[in-house]
Amino acid sequence: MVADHVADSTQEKNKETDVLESTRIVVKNALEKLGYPDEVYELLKEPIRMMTVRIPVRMDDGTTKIFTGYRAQHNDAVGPTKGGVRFHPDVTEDEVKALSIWMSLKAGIVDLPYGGGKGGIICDPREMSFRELEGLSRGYVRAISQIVGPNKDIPAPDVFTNSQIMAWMMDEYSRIDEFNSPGFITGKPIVLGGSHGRESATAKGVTIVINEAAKKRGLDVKGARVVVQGFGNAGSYLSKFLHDAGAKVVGISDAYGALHDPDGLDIDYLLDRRDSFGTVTKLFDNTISNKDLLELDCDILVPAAVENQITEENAHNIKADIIVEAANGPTTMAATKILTERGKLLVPDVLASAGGVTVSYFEWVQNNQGYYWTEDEIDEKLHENIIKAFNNIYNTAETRRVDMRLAAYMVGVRKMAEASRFRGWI
Ligand SMILES: NC(=O)C1=CN([C@@H]2O[C@H](COP(=O)(O)OP(=O)(O)OC[C@H]3O[C@@H](n4cnc5c(N)ncnc54)[C@H](O)[C@@H]3O)[C@@H](O)[C@H]2O)C=CC1
Ligand SMILES: O=C(O)CCC(=O)C(=O)O
Repeated sequence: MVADHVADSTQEKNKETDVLESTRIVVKNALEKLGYPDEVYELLKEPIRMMTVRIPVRMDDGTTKIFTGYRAQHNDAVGPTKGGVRFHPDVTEDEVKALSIWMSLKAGIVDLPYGGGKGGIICDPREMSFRELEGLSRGYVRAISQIVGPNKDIPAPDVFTNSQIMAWMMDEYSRIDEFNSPGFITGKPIVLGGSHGRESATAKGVTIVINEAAKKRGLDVKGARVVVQGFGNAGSYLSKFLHDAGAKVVGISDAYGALHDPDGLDIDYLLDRRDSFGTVTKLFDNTISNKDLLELDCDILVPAAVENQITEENAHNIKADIIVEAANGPTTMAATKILTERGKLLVPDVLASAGGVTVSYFEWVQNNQGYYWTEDEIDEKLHENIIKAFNNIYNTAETRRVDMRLAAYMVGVRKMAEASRFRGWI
């Protein structure tokens, strides 16, 4: 009896953190609210294409290690699929599928001519040399080369990948294609056709969203106490932008722990000391856990690391009034319900983190036209897109009396559903 109960509750736990299953539930709810028939859900609940690849890499010690990678293409009715590639030990097939669905929703929300795609490789780049990482990046591109390309599916950076990895991938694809193909991938170094503003775009988008959310709550960002989980691309730039705007960043974290100072952390010092994987807490003795970080007293909480950080276990203890999801999938469905019932303003990932793919789109457009914009031009276009998307979703949530996540899914799913219908797929 006791054993059964334990097994049941473990299953319940797994169900709560099953990102693919919970994404499907919200997609289904959104389609039902919009009045679409079941066939639309049947089409959109899975990627249209999913490739699993095995990538042999000659390691520095002379052995050959075989890595497993994935590329999911969710829906290409609107246009080519687009989305980042993640290098992380916890990558799974279902996670990559869910991430590709979220990319489709983001493209719909900021009105880009794309569907969603996503890739991942099970590996720990923190344990690999530069040479091994280059071999892995190039091997992945060779393995998926048939299904990607500037007009098919366009990768980009995500967790533990960066502009150097994009450069190797672009170079490998260009060799296969026998053509210089900057539009194959975004998030490249500027000298290889990267865009001004892409590196900080995700954080800039999150900053814009935070400002809009704060206005709705009558909160002045200047002086507001902020906690940011994750100190990589999204989290570190965000901490800097908020710090420069006069907010007090009282907590930050990385995969190994968290730092807390109620008087505000020295963000410039931490930025200077962090490594390329967003690790900084190892330099300190007086760290707290990621769990404690999320429950700190603050006005704004920004999860900017990995999935399933706010669950039904800690949602009751979150003190922040505004929670803005810079990470993909940091809050479970059960926790979303709890936070909404507690009157918190929760801005969902598919809206809050859409700045990255927006500037990736600008990068791709610049590559296609061979003419490049200034950082000010990029910033202006990004501002316009994100503010429009925020207001659209905020108003949808108010008028349809739904939480912002469901409102975002309703806004995000519509374009691909319509495009699939016009194409005669459903
Ligand atoms: N880079 C981009 O343009 C975009 C990133 N995102 C999302 O933002 C989140 C962070 O991505 P990036 O900043 O690009 O990654 P990154 O690799 O630059 O940084 C990741 C950060 O998360 C921390 N981390 C890793 N595993 C962790 C764990 N198990 N617990 C706590 N912290 C952990 C790392 O130590 C690091 O500080 C991800 O969910 C990603 O999908 C969303 C949109 C675009
Ligand atoms: O920049 C892109 O194309 C994709 C960024 C991404 O992977 C994400 O928004 O999760």
